[in-house]
Amino acid sequence: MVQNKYDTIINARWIITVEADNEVLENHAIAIRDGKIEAIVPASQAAGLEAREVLRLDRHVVMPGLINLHGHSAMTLLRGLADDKALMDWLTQYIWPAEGRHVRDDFVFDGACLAMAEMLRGGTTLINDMYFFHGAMARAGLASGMRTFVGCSILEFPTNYGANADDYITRALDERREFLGEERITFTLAPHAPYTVSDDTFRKVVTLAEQEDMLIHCHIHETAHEVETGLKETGVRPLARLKELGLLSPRLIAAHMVHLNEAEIALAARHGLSIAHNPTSNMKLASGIAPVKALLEAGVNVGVGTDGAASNNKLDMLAETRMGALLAKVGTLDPTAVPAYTAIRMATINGARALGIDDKVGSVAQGKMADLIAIDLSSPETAPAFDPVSHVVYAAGREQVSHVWVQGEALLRDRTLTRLDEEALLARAEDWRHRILARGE
Ligand SMILES: CSC[C@H]1O[C@@H](n2cnc3c(O)ncnc32)[C@H](O)[C@@H]1O
Ligand SMILES: [Zn+2]
Repeated sequence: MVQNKYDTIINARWIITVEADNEVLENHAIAIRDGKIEAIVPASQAAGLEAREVLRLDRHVVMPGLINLHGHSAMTLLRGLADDKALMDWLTQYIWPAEGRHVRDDFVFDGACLAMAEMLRGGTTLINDMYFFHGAMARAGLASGMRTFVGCSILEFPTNYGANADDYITRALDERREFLGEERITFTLAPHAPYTVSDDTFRKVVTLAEQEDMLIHCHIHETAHEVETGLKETGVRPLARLKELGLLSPRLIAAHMVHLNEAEIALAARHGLSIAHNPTSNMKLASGIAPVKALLEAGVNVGVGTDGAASNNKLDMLAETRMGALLAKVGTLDPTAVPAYTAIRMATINGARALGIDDKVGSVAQGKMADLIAIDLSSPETAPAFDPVSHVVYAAGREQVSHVWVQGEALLRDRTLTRLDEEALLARAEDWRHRILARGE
């Protein structure tokens, strides 16, 4: 019967649903139609269902796509150019000058496509980004098929993209208009950080976010230096200043939040903001260890991000999830600080909640979008497979991600990208290497 015909049926050895009670289903099938999960049934019942494509993933775990809650995709083209620095030295002496020399429309499109190839190959289905040249970023999202949250940077100082804060805001709204009907593209407002954005601009951002129903994405309390200088210059710590300016709300995704006292953790919980935890970037820039255990215990929604490839230097959400679990343990000397299933929740449903789309993605449930990944656990690195949750967090590598679907569409099939042309991307990256070397790093 036509009605019973699904687009895809995925038979999986295990499904980590990220629904209630740390659920793992064994030998079940997911039936997908029109981009949505229509049914999840025991494999024995799936035998009678018809579909255009039936996949038998007998050695695989299927789970929700990983949600990268904080990144700067185009920075792949600056990967490895400034390592082993602290944040402010890294930004002011190396990255901002390099961005001034190289960042244009084509840089952002090529860098973002490269990032998306890397992220898709590692099981990431959604990127919550912030950078410049938003049209290029959105076009990269459309080309790759990834769900893309395009964060429109706002700073007080001029860059190649904007002249001043008002100019960044105007350009953001103009560029957004063209993509308003695109289901996989969402624009957000991204005031860079408390140390680069004025009170006036923060107030404008809050008003605009409410008017246009947009999320706000901002680097906050990333380093001790930021908190100390903020306190010296304004008389209060940056988070208190942002509270006074009306920024703290469920609309806010605060990236980093490494340096927080108990009162600030309670404040974050009270105002319902979300945090993007970037453990590798925080380690590499020697920023510190975010108090993830305390934040989760206080009820704060914490997701996981990679940050950019110039400070990580990988866009590997499986590695980031593992790092999030490990760093929380060593930071508290408590092995239960972030257990494996909690780490998976952080990298999936918590990211979706931060973005206000947990009714659509972030778990494997009937009626949700089929944003899914499959990880092959049959290789020596993950044998024997007693517990897929343990292996996803502590043992599997991104090279074991075999399939990635966004809205039921396979974007990675048997490790081959379906939309992005890997060879062409590598050729463009090589072009950029030459150009960057010629212009000066
Ligand atoms: C407003 S986003 C673009 C801006 O942010 C810079 N950036 C990248 N990583 C970080 C970070 O960890 N903290 C602060 N700023 C960062 C990026 O280079 C762009 O200039
Ligand atoms: Zn960042």
